[in-house]
Amino acid sequence: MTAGESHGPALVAMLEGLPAGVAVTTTEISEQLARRRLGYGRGARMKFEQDEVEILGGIRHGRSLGSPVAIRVGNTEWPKWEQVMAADPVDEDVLATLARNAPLTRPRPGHADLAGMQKYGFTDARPILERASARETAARVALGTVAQSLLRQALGVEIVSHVVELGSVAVKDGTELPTPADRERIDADPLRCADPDASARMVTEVDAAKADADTLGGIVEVLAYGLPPGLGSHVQWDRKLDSRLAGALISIQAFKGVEIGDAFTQARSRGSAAHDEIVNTPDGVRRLTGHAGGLEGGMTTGEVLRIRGAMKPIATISRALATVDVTTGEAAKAIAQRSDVCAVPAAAIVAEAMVALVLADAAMEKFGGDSVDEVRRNLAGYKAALVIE
Ligand SMILES: Cc1cc2nc3c(=O)[nH]c(=O)nc-3n(C[C@H](O)[C@H](O)[C@H](O)COP(=O)(O)O)c2cc1C
Ligand SMILES: C=C(O[C@@H]1CC(C(=O)O)=C[C@@H](OP(=O)(O)O)[C@H]1O)C(=O)O
Repeated sequence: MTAGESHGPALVAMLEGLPAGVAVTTTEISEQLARRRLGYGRGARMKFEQDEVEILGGIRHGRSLGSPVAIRVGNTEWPKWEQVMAADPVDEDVLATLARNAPLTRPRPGHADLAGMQKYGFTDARPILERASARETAARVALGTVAQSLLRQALGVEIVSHVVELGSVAVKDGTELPTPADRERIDADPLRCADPDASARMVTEVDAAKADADTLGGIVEVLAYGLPPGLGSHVQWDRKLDSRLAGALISIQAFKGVEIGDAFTQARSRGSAAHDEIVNTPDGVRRLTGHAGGLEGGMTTGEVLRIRGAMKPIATISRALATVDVTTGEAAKAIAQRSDVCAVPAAAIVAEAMVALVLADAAMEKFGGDSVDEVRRNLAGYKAALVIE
């Protein structure tokens, strides 16, 4: 659960169900939030604004207590918005003098503006865009950091994300999957792309879009290493891990498509080429390939989990699109304030967080436990009792 507006005083995030004993610090959360601010093509706001993290509950001396975790992410931009976004009433005469408070009446195609204004009964887009804004993803990344800590400490699971397509540029087919050892190298890349050649072409693509006053989208991939078989279930549609992961990814602002493993290529292939053959190895039963993305029947298979999310291009475009001024009904150009040209690298960090939250939930469902040690014991007992290893 998160709350807070883009230009409000802060975002707040709450997480329930975290066992006791998970090591988490403010510094770790701040580091993950800093990763979300990176990426070539993001707007000016990423440079001048800071995320101020404060853990409000659930953690004591660097360890979780088993109680709900609450985190505040302060917006350092707040002083500029104190009156426009004040919770309490502000004198109308004062508001009328503030340029920032001028009603936004030209909804952007592709943003939440128009549908939100219709649904909630506003003729100003401000009350809609403030919450639709991906500023909210800072709160998700804060919680995702906690979920990743649980997964790492209780299950030994490591999550990696990278950008595989940006505009018309894609990483080469058959490029080896990045592993946790590649994380630093990916974070150091301007586009968080594991393929340096593709990354250089992506930089050019961003520059070209910017020069044309335009924006870009792309595709991110998230990988989870070290998962046991059997998270999620085939027995009910809403317990299938595929559906939970897809829902979590597509909930990210501007995400419009999800692919599990090689889903779209599989759909175009014959069955004999599409599926991962099963073999016995000294390490136990394994799949020869990873087309399924580590999920079968809504359950993890124990292979690497691989899922992609497609992000549409940013909706706020300097070369503004046609819209209607809702106060006059006249044709107009959409709101075109400062904006990101491309936020795909940042969105990959958000995707990591969403995958971590779903996997942590599924892991707690399967292995339960009130302390991280109990979760570890339950996992060890499950692994020791597996009828097929
Ligand atoms: C990290 C990130 C940054 C974003 N930055 C912007 C932006 O600067 N301008 C913009 O118009 N949309 C931006 N978006 C996308 C909008 O928030 C999103 O399109 C909008 O809320 C409407 O929701 P929908 O696209 O999911 O339908 C961003 C999305 C993400 C994930
Ligand atoms: C603030 C963040 O992203 C914002 C997401 C966003 C949008 O419309 O989604 C629009 C931009 O905000 P503004 O219109 O105030 O410049 C981005 O900067 C963030 O990610 O922290």
